[in-house]
Amino acid sequence: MTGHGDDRDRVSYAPAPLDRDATFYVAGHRGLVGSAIWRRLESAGFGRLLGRSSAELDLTDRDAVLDLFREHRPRYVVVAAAKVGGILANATYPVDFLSENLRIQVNVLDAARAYEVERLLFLGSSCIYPRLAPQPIVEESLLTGHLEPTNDAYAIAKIAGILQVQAVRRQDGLPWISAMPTNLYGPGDNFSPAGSHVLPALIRRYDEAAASRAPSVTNWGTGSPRREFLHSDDMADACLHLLEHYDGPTHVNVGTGTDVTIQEVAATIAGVVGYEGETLWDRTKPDGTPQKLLDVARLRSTGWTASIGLEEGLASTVEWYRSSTRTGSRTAASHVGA
Ligand SMILES: NC(=O)C1=CN([C@@H]2O[C@H](COP(=O)(O)OP(=O)(O)OC[C@H]3O[C@@H](n4cnc5c(N)ncnc54)[C@H](OP(=O)(O)O)[C@@H]3O)[C@@H](O)[C@H]2O)C=CC1
Ligand SMILES: C[C@H]1O[C@H](OP(=O)(O)OP(=O)(O)OC[C@H]2O[C@@H](n3cnc4c(=O)[nH]c(N)nc43)[C@H](O)[C@@H]2O)[C@@H](O)[C@@H](O)C1=O
Repeated sequence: MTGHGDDRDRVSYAPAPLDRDATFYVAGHRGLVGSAIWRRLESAGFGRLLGRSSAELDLTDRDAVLDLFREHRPRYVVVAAAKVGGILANATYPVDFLSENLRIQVNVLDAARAYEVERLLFLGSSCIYPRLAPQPIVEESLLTGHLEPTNDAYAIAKIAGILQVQAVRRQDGLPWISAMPTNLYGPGDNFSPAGSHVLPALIRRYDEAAASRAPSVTNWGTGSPRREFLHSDDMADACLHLLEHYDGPTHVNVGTGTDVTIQEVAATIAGVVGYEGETLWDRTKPDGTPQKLLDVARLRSTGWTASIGLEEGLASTVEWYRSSTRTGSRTAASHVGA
């Protein structure tokens, strides 16, 4: 189990495309990833999409989750609901990230099993890998070393989810799969300064500094860590692709295959928003993992590669952010530290 060389060279393909008339439940359909998946499924012709906000259905409520599956009997499910946050939120609230994510995913996966969901995709995260995993990180690195302490609680919950999907495959023979996304960004992201990931945090910080003509901005850490960034629309496309083309026990890395330093991406964002002041670094804030670059050979072997370049994706996300702050639409309302 967990992908230690079990099927690396035996990528198999699902026998048929998904039925566009089947009920498809997107857990977390209002989030960064879930909303992109929803858009992608609509454009692919799925006519019976099922979604519930956390206010309508708290996925930590086991009976309520079972009721949803009993009533709607989805044939397909993507689990894109989770408690999600950047490095500081993860480090500050580890028990919340561990407990809520375990409960959400166990409830959804148990209900999907009880009602015999035919195809299911569970979303983990690249933080499941050891802090000092060899780069680029292959799927087989899982459980080969110590986790990054700023997100170990969240990572353990995600690893449990991968295991549950693999266990269902083994015990029940259902063709469920897991994907491990790299760091994601795009429209609908969480832009709260304390709770967000680095890209939305920097977009907001540099945009506000440009507007107020601030002489300097201060980012977290040293700026030397390397990260790989994937646009949420690419992520959504990869999710549908994997559901239709991949059927194996090993989780699949989803990324671009390219990384940048935080300093480099900060300079790019400053350029996109037109900020010309100085950038300072607050070394009292954590750097986290020194590098997180996924090996995407398995994903590529199924026939998928990312198509949205970082500069292009940042420019459109900045546009979205500016229009959402003008219109007051979702920028962070339901997020940690908002
Ligand atoms: N963003 C990233 O950089 C990365 C994300 N991922 C993974 O992708 C998945 C989606 O993340 P992302 O879209 O960024 O996260 P978001 O925070 O944008 O969205 C999470 C969604 O989960 C829902 N949710 C959270 N708690 C509950 C609950 N108790 N009951 C019901 N719904 C709940 C929220 O619903 P509502 O909006 O209604 O409150 C929200 O729609 C997660 O599994 C995450 O771990 C993996 C790697 C990187
Ligand atoms: C997706 C992933 O996300 C988290 O891990 P992370 O990759 O470390 O994510 P991050 O985006 O928050 O930071 C990336 C880097 O950027 C630096 N940084 C600079 N200035 C800001 C800043 O203002 N905000 C943030 N958040 N980071 C900043 C920061 O110090 C770090 O060096 C985990 O929650 C993990 O669980 C997970 O899955």
